[in-house]
Amino acid sequence: MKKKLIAGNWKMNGSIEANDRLVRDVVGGLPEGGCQVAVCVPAPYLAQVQMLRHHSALELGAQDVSAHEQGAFTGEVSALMLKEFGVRYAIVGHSERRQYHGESDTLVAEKARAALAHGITPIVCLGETLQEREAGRTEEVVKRQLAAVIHLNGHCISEIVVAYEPVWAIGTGRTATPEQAQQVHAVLRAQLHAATPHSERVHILYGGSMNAANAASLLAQPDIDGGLIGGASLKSADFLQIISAASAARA
Ligand SMILES: O=C[C@H](O)COP(=O)(O)O
Repeated sequence: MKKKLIAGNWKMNGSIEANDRLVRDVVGGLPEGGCQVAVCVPAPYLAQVQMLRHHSALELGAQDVSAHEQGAFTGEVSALMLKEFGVRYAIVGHSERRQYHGESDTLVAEKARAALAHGITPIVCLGETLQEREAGRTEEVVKRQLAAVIHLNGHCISEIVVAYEPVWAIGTGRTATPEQAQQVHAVLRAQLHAATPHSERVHILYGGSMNAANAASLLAQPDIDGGLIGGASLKSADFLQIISAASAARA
């Protein structure tokens, strides 16, 4: 049975000084034999966090990856470059990138494929907006977003991580109820099941205002295999409480 996965997404936050404190505190507080833990940090801090996490169970993640291998793509960072810094995970298709950078389902899938090609596990984010939820379109939207990745990546699909992040719950303090989240996770699990005999291997994370107080009830749901944590991953005490809830929860 797989362990839960808790991944912190620092977004565009951090400083050399603050990162040092945060990572040391997190590494120092990781429970023995607990859940899997990663932090997805801004690209300029990859080298720093790689050093700080050395010899610990904390895994390193990036927040994006280029769909291209190399060349004239100003501002892009390739999977090969991330690999040199010991990166294990790369977030792709976060709603902030879909919304502010116009990333399409196709581009997200290409990024996922580029990550997989270099042994980096893409954390594929998907989720509906409030307007889509209120229009009763949640299932249709998340299935379309996942289908793009499934079709492009074919047989590698069991190697991805999926993060269900309802856009209306991100950074708002308004979390999906455990039942609302489980309902969507079950839809995603069924879709993965139809695509691969190894669907149970895939972690489906919940993201959207997960915090120390609500983590345990979300993580108790059968198809919630962990969390993608924004704000609460910037405070070591809160992040460690979520890790401890995930370590105690049945996988
Ligand atoms: O990637 C993380 C999500 O966007 C959730 O962010 P949040 O925990 O601050 O709501």
